[in-house]
Amino acid sequence: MPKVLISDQMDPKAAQIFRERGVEVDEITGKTPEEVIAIIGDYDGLAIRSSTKVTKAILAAATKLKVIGRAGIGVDNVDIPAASAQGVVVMNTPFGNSITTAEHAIALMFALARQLPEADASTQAGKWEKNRFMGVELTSKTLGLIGAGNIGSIVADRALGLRMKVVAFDPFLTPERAIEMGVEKVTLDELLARADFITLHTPLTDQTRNILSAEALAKTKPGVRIINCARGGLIDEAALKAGLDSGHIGGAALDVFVQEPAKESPLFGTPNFVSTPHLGASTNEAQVNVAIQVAEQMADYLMSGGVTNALNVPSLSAEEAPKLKPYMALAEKLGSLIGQLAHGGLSGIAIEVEGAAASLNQKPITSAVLAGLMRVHTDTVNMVNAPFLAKERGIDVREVRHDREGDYHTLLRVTVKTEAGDRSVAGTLFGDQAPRLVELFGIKVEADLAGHMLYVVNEDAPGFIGRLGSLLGEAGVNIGTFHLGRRSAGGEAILLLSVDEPVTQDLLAKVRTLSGVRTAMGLSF
Ligand SMILES: NC(=O)c1ccc[n+]([C@@H]2O[C@H](COP(=O)([O-])OP(=O)(O)OC[C@H]3O[C@@H](n4cnc5c(N)ncnc54)[C@H](O)[C@@H]3O)[C@@H](O)[C@H]2O)c1
Ligand SMILES: O=C(O)[C@H](O)COP(=O)(O)O
Repeated sequence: MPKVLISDQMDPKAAQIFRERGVEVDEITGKTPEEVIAIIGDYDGLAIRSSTKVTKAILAAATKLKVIGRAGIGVDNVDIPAASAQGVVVMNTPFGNSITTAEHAIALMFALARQLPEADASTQAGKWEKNRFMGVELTSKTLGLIGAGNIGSIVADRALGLRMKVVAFDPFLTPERAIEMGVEKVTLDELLARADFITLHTPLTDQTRNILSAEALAKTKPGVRIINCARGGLIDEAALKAGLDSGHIGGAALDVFVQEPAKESPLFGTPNFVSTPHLGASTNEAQVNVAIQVAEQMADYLMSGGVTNALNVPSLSAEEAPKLKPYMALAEKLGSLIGQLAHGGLSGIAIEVEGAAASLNQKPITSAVLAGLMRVHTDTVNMVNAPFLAKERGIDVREVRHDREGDYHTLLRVTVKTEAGDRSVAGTLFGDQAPRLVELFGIKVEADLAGHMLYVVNEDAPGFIGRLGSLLGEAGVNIGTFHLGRRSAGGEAILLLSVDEPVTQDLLAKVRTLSGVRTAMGLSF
């Protein structure tokens, strides 16, 4: 039974779903990184929010880990390259808390416009300072959105409902989508110059870090009010403080900070500054959504191989997974076969699908071929890290889908480009389930790739099979299955024999002494 650790506060629905789906679950929250390192080796899955930082050190200790599930959107607390290199799937729940977070941004916008926190504190302190708190209307004001993805779009929709004008800066926003959203697409400088309110809704990346730098803040309209419910690090906090102190910035509301938890900050106590402790996603509705989604996604992956919302591996639905399963087995075997047989530097690989296979999701098939190929050289490879390893090694991966009908109702062909030229193998599924090799380096053959095998290339000549049979018999090697193929009568022939024990170097040396043998190799699957 797979085992999952929930290491951040999560709605109880998550644990309930894991148990219902046959996954054992421990909820151990609030641990230090060292404490997580001490226990993570026991788990197949790790379910987190933003508190657990999944570092290289934690991953190194997570020897059984297959999947990290983020109950939320941002995954900047996960070292995704390290997880990918280790073959761990990283998934998030990209929509479950978007409405809630957009509403928090709108709430903070109102808080700034009407100085609600200060007015509340003053009133409850018995001061009744009616003349101190003069607000601004949102109606007719310009809202500048930095980032117009899921949350940005919802904020835009709500702001338009408040009769604001919305301008958006997002390099990936198409003009069509801007029209659909009812916003004006602008450059960052234009946004800074025009916006009365600015809200941020981008991930923290090398391009977005300090997007509101001291220089950018200097270009804003005097009196601008700024809201950040996305990620700490998007705004230069020292420059924000200076802007608030000088009065150029009329107000700022931060839900997120460079350093979290933010127990102290020069911004605290600054007039017109409002803050919340990373509460963007904290509503009952959003937390139930993300807990259910993350548990279902992780359980799907651990129990049936279905992949949803993964950031480092192609999606594969729970319905697709069983259909693809026999293809993945075939793909891995073909990858492994060509990896064992093809020598010399490998610069490219083409994976072709034909017949029934052409209607399937090809990405997982490609990953399985690459995993089979690279497992010949390293045993830490799996379907998740195989494409990354291939890229790292400069292997050019090409996927080809043929609509044509061939000799087989379904076919996968794998061709590698090596220093010695192109080498190709092809396979099919018998009865839609059983993987079979049907072509090897241009020679038709029909073989089951399983267990230990002896591969021989020889000149097709009478008596060869008998001599090989006798040699194996004398060496005490039991033959399971025997497959033959030849290019032409009297030409090059191949033999693939399954044998009960691994093929030894001693046996290969003997086989190579037989007249007509060009190549003899041991294979294993
Ligand atoms: N405060 C919270 O509790 C909370 C809750 C949920 C999400 N978030 C954060 O909000 C952010 C946005 O979430 P989302 O679901 O809208 O993500 P999303 O991926 O749907 O949208 C992000 C948008 O940012 C845009 N973008 C990327 N680089 C940009 C750049 N250099 N300049 C301008 N725009 C750029 C993208 O094109 C995309 O449209 C995430 O970082 C997420 O972690 C915070
Ligand atoms: O990216 C997110 O989903 C938010 O930052 C929410 O974080 P949380 O789950 O820690 O509240």
